[in-house]
Amino acid sequence: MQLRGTVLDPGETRTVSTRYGERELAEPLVRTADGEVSVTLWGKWAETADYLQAGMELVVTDAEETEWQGETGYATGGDSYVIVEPGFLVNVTDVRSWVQCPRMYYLNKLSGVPLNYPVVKGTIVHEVFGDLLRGAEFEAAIDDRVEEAGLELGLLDRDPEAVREEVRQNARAIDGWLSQGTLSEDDSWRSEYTLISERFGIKGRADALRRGMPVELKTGKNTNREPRFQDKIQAACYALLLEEQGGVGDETAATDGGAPDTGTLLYTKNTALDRNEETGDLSPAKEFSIGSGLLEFVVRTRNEIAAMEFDSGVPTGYESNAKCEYCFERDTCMVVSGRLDQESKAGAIGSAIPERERAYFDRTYEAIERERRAAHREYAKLWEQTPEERADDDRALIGLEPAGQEPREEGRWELRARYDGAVSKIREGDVALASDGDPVNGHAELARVERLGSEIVVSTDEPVELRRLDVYPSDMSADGMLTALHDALLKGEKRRKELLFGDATPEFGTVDGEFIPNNAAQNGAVSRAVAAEDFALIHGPPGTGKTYTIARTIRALVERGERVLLSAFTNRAVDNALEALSDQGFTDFVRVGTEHGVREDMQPYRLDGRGDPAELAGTLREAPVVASTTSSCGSRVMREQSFDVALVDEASQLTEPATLAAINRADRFVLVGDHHQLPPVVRSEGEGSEDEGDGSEDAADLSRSLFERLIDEHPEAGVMLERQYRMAQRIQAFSSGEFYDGKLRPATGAVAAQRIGGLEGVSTDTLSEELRNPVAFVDCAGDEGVHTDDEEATRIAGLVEQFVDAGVDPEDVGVIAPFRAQVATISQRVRERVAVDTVDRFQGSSKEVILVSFVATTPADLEGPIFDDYRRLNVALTRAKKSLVLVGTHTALTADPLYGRMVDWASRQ
Ligand SMILES: Nc1ncnc2c1ncn2[C@@H]1O[C@H](COP(=O)(O)OP(=O)(O)OP(=O)(O)O)[C@@H](O)[C@H]1O
Repeated sequence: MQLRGTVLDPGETRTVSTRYGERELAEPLVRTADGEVSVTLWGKWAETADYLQAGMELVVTDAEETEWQGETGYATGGDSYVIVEPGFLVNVTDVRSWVQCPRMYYLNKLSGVPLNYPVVKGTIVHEVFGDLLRGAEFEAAIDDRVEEAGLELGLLDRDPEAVREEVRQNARAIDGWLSQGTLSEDDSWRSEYTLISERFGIKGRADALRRGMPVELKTGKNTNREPRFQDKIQAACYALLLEEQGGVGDETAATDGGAPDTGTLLYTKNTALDRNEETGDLSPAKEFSIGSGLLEFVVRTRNEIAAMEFDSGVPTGYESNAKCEYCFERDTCMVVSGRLDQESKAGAIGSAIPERERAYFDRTYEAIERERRAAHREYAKLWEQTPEERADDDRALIGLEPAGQEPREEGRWELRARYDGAVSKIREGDVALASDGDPVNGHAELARVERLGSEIVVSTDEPVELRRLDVYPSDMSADGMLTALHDALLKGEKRRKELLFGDATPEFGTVDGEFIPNNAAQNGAVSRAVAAEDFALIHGPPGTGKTYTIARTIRALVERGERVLLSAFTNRAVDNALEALSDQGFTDFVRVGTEHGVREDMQPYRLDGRGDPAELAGTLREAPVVASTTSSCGSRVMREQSFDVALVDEASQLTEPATLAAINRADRFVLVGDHHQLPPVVRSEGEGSEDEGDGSEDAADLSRSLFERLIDEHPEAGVMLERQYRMAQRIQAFSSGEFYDGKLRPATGAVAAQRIGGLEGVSTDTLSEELRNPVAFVDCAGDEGVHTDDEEATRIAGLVEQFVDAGVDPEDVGVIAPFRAQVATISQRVRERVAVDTVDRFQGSSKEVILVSFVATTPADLEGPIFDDYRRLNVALTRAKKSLVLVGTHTALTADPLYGRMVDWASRQ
């Protein structure tokens, strides 16, 4: 049986005499669904007690029931595994580095993967390996993959011909091995296999599977007969994952449901070694047998990591027998220990960063790890929820019918399935998990969603029967945030850190001249940004010309000879700012981003990483303006770049570390945002403690942006844009009064006086009386639905038709609803070209006509996402230019003071 429960008391390891001799045991007390029980962990599993803590989840597989003095207990048996915190998914590569040294695991996590030649070459060789497995031609695969890495090689000043030669040498090992006689027709191969283990809490991507056995590629050399221990561990992890999948649908799998018993390591550098100079075993492929002892060791290692992460602990290196004197990372390790005042086996050098920065580091580190755990809980829902529950939760599109799969030129696959328009969180451009119906135990591949129309179109590395698409909760953002935190605190300049985490105040020089003659606030904002010696903050309420001001600021900076990084939370905002720049006649910029992320009209400016290295590197290094999302700012390529000024749009939607990722790249920065609109999206919101108090405690709360914190701490660095170019006077009045101290005003008389009747081809004659006003409240009794309201949806559809009948183009109409279920209900009732979505999806956009569905029918319903945060309400009410129609239940809404004021305002004629 499988025993699962929460640890109440971890117990202690002790030695007892048994009839088999001396044995170790530990007896933690666990609360299971059936009550408290004692679990005896025997032998090596007893070590678990060394790191077990109360509150942790514990699973014992194949547990045996025991009787001891009349009490029933449980114990590990011969086939048992003990798993600590199974919900925490440990990466296979992390198990590998932990085995090398636990500090190495920590340092890798903290500092990310740098741009260096071995890393880039390793990636190329891996790609070529996959290509060869898929039957590509040897030289063509090498040429293609080296070309693909053009930009990175260029930044490393590498000659592509020399790289090709080196890759060729490595690839020969692969090619030779693949063509060995031992491979028969029966040998089935799979490359790059994504695996998630529910049971063991491990995830990873195997380089390849051959007859269901894991094959790992290493670009280094190894002249011993045996694979390196840490490499074996990696292959053994995959074996464990494969055991759970019972042969991953591979008909020729030799595993028969049990764990694969052989692993292969391919040391590709071995073929390049000179036989006259090297001794030892020069064959690249080394097989080893994977016994149960090794698999258990893997699980115990994984447990150590999960246990340490339980309370965001930091490893010291003493956990293992790491030998610091031979370690390449020793210096880095000692520096980090010194700067963060950490205990480390390697020792420490240098002096610690100031107490305040340390406190910030610790708290933010913990908050990021909380975020990672929240992402893992999302993963767990992949198996905890049934497909139907996931679909109901908007986390999956299920029951899809495959409609074809085709290989694409770039070696990827295009998969298609019929789609009935079901609701989900999945949107075009997202990365999702495509599967044959079972994302955990079946065949799953990471897929980019390319189209969600009457058909779903996704692209993947390998073909899979597209029957289900799941939200894929990436913890990449946690890694990106940690790296940004590391770069800011451990590598950042003293002055910058004093400004962000200390008492320093921002300074400003003087600038002459006028930048924007017709708008004093915008002009003031550009001047402030240009004059900033440290940073400036531009606060832009809805429609106040943020994008316009950003473009003007960038031009002013470039005219002064500054190199500028333009960044934003979303690709859309980055492209909008570039469009504004190009409207202002400036196109000397480079756009960094993926092909799918960058909008069509900005593709010509996109720096594709593929091509001639020197040329690509030159283009990037010399560009006066480089634009990318904040998450791309943490990429290996962007981390190599430096700028005079970083200008970050949508800064109020970014967590502090995500903002750091961009501003770390520059001497000065300008943040643009509005903290009265949507805050950063944080999964772990409200968890953890932020009340340890030394003034910087806010930093641990990721849901508060750096923009907001700085505007509170240094209001003198901020300029608010007060004139809006979007909404009629009546529409903006409520938002201005409630959220902007009445300061928001229409920029011109024409903006203030705009009316729906002023649109070409629109006549208001047929509109009902209330809809002729710029703002209307339509009282609707509503029905009992929790997240839907049929009656309201029907009413809204009727109102939309009135506008369309009056001559309004359906594309000019938008409907905002608080829940996705209501979005779906309304979508089914309104005509196709009307945009219906949640507030979050409407941020940053506007329409001539907006209708808002409130769904609340009783005062108790006022707790939905539109309502629980005034910032969402503000966004919903500020999307309309000429007509805003609020549809809701009067008695419910007026029970709340804020909504009551809103209804009053909307009902006034
Ligand atoms: N100083 C100005 N003079 C004339 N038109 C302006 C000025 N500033 C902004 N506009 C116009 O106002 C409109 C809104 O500006 P912009 O798109 O920059 O707003 P935004 O604040 O970025 O909007 P959002 O709130 O959606 O982010 C645009 O059409 C822009 O051209």
